[in-house]
Amino acid sequence: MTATAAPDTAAPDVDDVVIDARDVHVRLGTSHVLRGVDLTVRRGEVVALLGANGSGKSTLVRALVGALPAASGTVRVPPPARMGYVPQRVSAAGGIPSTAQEVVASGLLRPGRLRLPRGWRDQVHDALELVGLADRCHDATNHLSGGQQQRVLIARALVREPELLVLDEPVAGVDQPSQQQFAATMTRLVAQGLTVLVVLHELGELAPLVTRAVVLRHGRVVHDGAPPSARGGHAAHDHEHVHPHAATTAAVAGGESGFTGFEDSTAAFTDHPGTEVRP
Ligand SMILES: Nc1ncnc2c1ncn2[C@@H]1O[C@H](COP(=O)(O)OP(=O)(O)OP(=O)(O)O)[C@@H](O)[C@H]1O
Repeated sequence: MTATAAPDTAAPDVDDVVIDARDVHVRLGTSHVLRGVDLTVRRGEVVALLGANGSGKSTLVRALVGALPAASGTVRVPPPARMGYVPQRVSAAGGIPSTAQEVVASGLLRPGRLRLPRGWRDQVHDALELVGLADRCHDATNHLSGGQQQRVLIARALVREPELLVLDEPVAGVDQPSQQQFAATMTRLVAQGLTVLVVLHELGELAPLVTRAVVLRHGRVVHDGAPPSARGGHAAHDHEHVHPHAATTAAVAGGESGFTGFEDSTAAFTDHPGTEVRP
């Protein structure tokens, strides 16, 4: 996806593409929620999916992981066994009392293979350690806080050592120290080659890790490029000034739809080489 007609001589190897979604449309009930979304995520990228409430972020990630059917378009992602998915605001404590260890172990089950693999306890311990909950492994999940339950679900997604991790607002309602710990864990995993697509309302502690931001508005991509800077300046280190394109900024920032995640840094969504902004 480029803004110019110049031939893309530096096209990456197709094997580097982890998510390739083209012209994805999703309808829910009578709503046409996604209206032709294109998204490419390459190996090692950490892509933040941003946008106002109701812009279609969760719908897009659910369509990508196969939890929702697309009405049309194509989606290419790794096989389910190579993907970890943490949905939005789901409790790790289901109807049946279960321990953190049991919930995380369920991430190792596969259709057609309902037995845990040899060495599962070590794998589960390692995954819980990544989210700082190894010492709570035998605790019932309904005795954990909401933020801790969220971390159990992240461990369940990580236990299968995915090549792609898809997270829907993983730090919503999570306290600052836990957010920092989560960001440190992500930093280690990304250094090991993990690719991440993460729905966020603000970059927060993940800001240093995010390589690209994709902004949705009314089910369409309105920005695909540099992430916003928390300081209101441009994300690129060699960029010396911010370009005042008020109209585009308002549109990209959500306009009347009220995208307010980065009011003081919306200029960072404009005028960046490689950025495509569609009306
Ligand atoms: N089951 C459904 N039937 C009809 N419309 C739905 C359904 N689920 C979601 N929608 C609508 O689809 C639109 C996109 O919802 P989605 O949850 O993808 O937005 P979002 O960007 O993730 O929002 P938020 O930031 O609030 O989580 C919303 O207008 C929502 O009302």
